[in-house]
Amino acid sequence: MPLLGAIADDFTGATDLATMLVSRGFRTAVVIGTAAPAEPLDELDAVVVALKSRTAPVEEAVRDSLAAVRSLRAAGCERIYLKYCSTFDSTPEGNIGPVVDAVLDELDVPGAVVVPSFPATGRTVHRGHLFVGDQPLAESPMRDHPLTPMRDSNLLRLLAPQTRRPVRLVGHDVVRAGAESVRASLAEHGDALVVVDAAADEDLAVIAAATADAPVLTGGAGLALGLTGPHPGRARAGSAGAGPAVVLAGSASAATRSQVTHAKTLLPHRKLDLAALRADFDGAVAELVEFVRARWAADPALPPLLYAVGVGDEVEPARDDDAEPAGALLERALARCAADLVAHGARRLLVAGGETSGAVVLALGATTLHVGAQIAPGVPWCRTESDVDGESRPVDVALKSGNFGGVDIFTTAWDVLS
Ligand SMILES: Nc1ncnc2c1ncn2[C@@H]1O[C@H](COP(=O)(O)OP(=O)(O)OP(=O)(O)O)[C@@H](O)[C@H]1O
Ligand SMILES: O=C(O)[C@@H](O)C(=O)CO
Repeated sequence: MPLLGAIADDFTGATDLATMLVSRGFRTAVVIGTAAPAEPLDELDAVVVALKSRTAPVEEAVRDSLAAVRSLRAAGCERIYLKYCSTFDSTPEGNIGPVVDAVLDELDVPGAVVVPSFPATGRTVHRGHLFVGDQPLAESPMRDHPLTPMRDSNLLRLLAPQTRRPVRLVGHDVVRAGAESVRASLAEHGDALVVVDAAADEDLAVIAAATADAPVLTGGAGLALGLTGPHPGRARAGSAGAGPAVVLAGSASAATRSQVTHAKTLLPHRKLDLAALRADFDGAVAELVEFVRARWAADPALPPLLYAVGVGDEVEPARDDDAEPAGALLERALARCAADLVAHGARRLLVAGGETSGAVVLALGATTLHVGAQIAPGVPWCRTESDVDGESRPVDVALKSGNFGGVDIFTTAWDVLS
C-alpha cells in the first residue's frame, strides 16, 4: 500500500489526524516542518507533516505547504490529505483556500472535497453550515477566537473569498443516497472545491468511499474515519517511559478554560503574568520553572499546571503600542518553560492550544512524533526525542487542540500512558 501523505496547518491538527489514522490501522509519524521524514519509511503507512501555517502570512503558508507536498511526493506519497481545523479557522485572505488552490495546482488536480466535519468532537455540517455542538459556528465561542474569529457559519461563503475555484455544495440528500451518488455529484463539479455535508460518522464513511480515487483530500480529521490502513489494531507506538509531568495551557478557548478551572482544584498551578513577562521575561520564566520543580519535589505524582487564562479571565485585546502582543509573549514563555523543564527532567508534557503546541514542540527541538495511545478523540500521546541544549532525551507529549477533551483531561490524560 503506498504511503499516505498529509499536511496539517497546525501541530494539534497534525496529531488529531494522526491519531485517527492510527485508529484506522496506519502506522503514523508526525514530522515537524517541511523536511522529508527521517524514519525508515517501510515502518510507516502514513506521514503527517505538521506546519505552523494556519495564521501565518498567506505566502508563507503556501510556500511551506508546497515544500511539504514536494517532500511527501519525493518520499513516495501518492495521495495527499490537507488537514485544516474542524472549525474551519481562517480569514477572508486564507489560509485554507490559498493552500488548497496551490496544492491542487502543483499536483495538476482540478478540484477537491471540503469536509471539516468531525462528529466525535461535535463538528457537523448541514446544508454547508458548520455547527459546533448545537451552535452554528458563528454563535459558538469560535466567534471570539483571538487569532481567527469565525463570524459566519456558512462554509461556502467563508471559502469563496479565499479561493480562485468555484465553491459548490453536495448536500445531505446526496450523501444519504450513498457513495455512488456522491461520486456522480462530485464528477459534475470537477474543477470546484466541494463542501460536502456530514452529520454522522456514516456520512464520513460514504464520502471517503466516494473519494477513494481522489489524489487530494481536504478536511478535518473526521474524513480519515473512512480510510483503512494495513495494520488494524496494531498501529500505535509505545511511550517514552515514566518521569515528571507538566501541563502547559496557552489556549484561550472555552473548553480549555473549563479544563483549567477543573484542574486548579486538583493540581498545583500558576497563571502566567503578562506584566511580569513584559518587565523581565527571563526572570518570570525562571520563576515559573522553579515553581514546577518545587512542586515535583513536593509530590512527584502531581503534574503542575501553567496556564494563560481561566474561566472569566479577559483575553488581552490587540495593542496599539510597540509591546509584544500577549499571544506571542505567552507562546514564547510556555515554549521556554517547556524546554527548561525538559532540561530539568520533565518527561511528559500535556500542551493545550494549537499555536502554543507549535511553539512548544519547536522549542523542544523535536523532529518526529510517534503516535501512541489516544486520550480523547483527536488527542493522542506521542513519543519523541527532544533536543534541548544539544542533549537528546525521550519525552511523551500530548498536543491538545483548544476545544478538545473532557473537562478532566489535565488530570486523567496520564492514565492511558503505560
Ligand atoms: N490572556 C491572553 N491574551 C491574549 N492572548 C492570549 C491570552 N491567552 C492566550 N492567548 C493566546 O491565544 C492564542 C490561542 O491560540 P492556541 O492555538 O494556542 O489555542 P486555541 O486557539 O484555543 O487552540 P486550537 O488552535 O488548538 O483550537 C495563543 O496565541 C495564546 O498565546
Ligand atoms: O480539527 C481540529 O479541530 C483540530 O485538529 C485542530 O485543528 C486544532 O487546532
